[in-house]
Amino acid sequence: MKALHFGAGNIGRGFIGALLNQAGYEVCFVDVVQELVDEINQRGEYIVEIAGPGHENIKVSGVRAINGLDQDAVTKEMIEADLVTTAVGPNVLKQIAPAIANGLAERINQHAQPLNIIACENVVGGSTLLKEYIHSHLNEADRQKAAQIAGFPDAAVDRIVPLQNHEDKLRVTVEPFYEWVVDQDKIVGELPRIEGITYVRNLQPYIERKLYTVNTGHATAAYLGYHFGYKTIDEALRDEYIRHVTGQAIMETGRLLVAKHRFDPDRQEQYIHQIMERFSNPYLSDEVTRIGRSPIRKLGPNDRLVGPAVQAEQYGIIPEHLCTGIAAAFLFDYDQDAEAVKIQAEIRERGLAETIRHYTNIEPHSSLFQFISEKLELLKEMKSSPSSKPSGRL
Ligand SMILES: NC(=O)C1=CN([C@@H]2O[C@H](COP(=O)(O)OP(=O)(O)OC[C@H]3O[C@@H](n4cnc5c(N)ncnc54)[C@H](O)[C@@H]3O)[C@@H](O)[C@H]2O)C=CC1
Ligand SMILES: O=P(O)(O)OC[C@H]1O[C@](O)(CO)[C@@H](O)[C@@H]1O
Repeated sequence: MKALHFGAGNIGRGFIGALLNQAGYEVCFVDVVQELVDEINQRGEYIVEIAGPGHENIKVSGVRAINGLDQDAVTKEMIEADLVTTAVGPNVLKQIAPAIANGLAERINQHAQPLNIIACENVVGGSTLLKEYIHSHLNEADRQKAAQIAGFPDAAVDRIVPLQNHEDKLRVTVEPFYEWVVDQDKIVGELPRIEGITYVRNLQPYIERKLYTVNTGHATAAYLGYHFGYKTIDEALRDEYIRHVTGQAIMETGRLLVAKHRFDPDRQEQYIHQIMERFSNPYLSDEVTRIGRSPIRKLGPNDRLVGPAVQAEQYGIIPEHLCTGIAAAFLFDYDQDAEAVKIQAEIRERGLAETIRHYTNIEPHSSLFQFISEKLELLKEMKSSPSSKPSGRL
């Protein structure tokens, strides 16, 4: 069994590639960083280090890689693959679509073996999005054939994998926890048997639970952490104020998820506690700038902050702490992040109200907008006058 995985980065090597390898797949990575491709091909193996008290190491072996810019190589692998997965970042799906479409077109014309293509990205409906991009590169006849044999099951993936600083370029440190939930109804052909995948019939509650708890909490802590000068997430969460706002933000999303998807309230609360523990893992050093990366994407109307805040209001839940997180995202002036730079430039040129409206679709004069503006002022004041920042156990 062959798996073709796009993106040999942290999640690619540390989570999806490792699970596929353990499930007996021959894994071929696709990446555009030639040094990474060469290193994988020279060694054919790497270590996944589990960041916990036991420091367990897992060896992933028998892997190889190709460069995504080499269309012939991608096409050859696409023809032979039994499964295709991606972990390249939501914004990169559009870029990998033409190469996948070319390979798929060639495959369809050679044989009719079903193929599942699963995007493992932090976005709702990632595989569906990838399908749209891929289909836009196919002619009508191929599109019809692809509709029969290519499945695009959406997925939710959860494992914290920070930036890696090892001398060994392939070694990857990951948290012990992982969860990979896949929409069973969109699978074509036989269900891929991969230990670690949970198949569900309705993915929406799971992806929202993950994105609106893990990622909402993480983003809130990261933007507040950055604002108050912390480097890593565990440092930020040792600040009582940040811990309080983060915890309350995911209690707000928790109430939304319970009301919307009928999750059991006690289990949701346990889930929240488990996540707060995971964020504070002392064996992981995770920088707030990684977790806050790409703030334009994270401030999107359906993403982890604005998505639940808007929906919470519709369910009669006041998203006060979510608005603090949104406000903090507009203060993320990290000059190494192109999206942060763009937001800050826009605030200077068009003003805050217009910038908030542009990226979040939240209208000025709405109650959410008022909340965000108030929180923004409060955060600025707390920074210029630290004594105004609540401290001690809140
Ligand atoms: N790191 C984490 O803790 C988690 C990340 N995710 C999601 O997984 C995805 C990947 O994230 P990371 O692994 O952290 O990022 P990463 O930056 O470590 O890995 C992305 C990889 O994709 C490669 N890439 C970029 N453009 C490409 C192209 N055109 N063709 C092929 N490869 C290309 C990059 O060279 C890089 O190796 C993102 O959607 C992220 O939101 C989801 C859960 C956890
Ligand atoms: O990968 P993204 O969407 O940029 O966001 C970073 C977030 O994703 C994760 O990497 C995994 O869910 C978290 O560690 C963090 O909340």
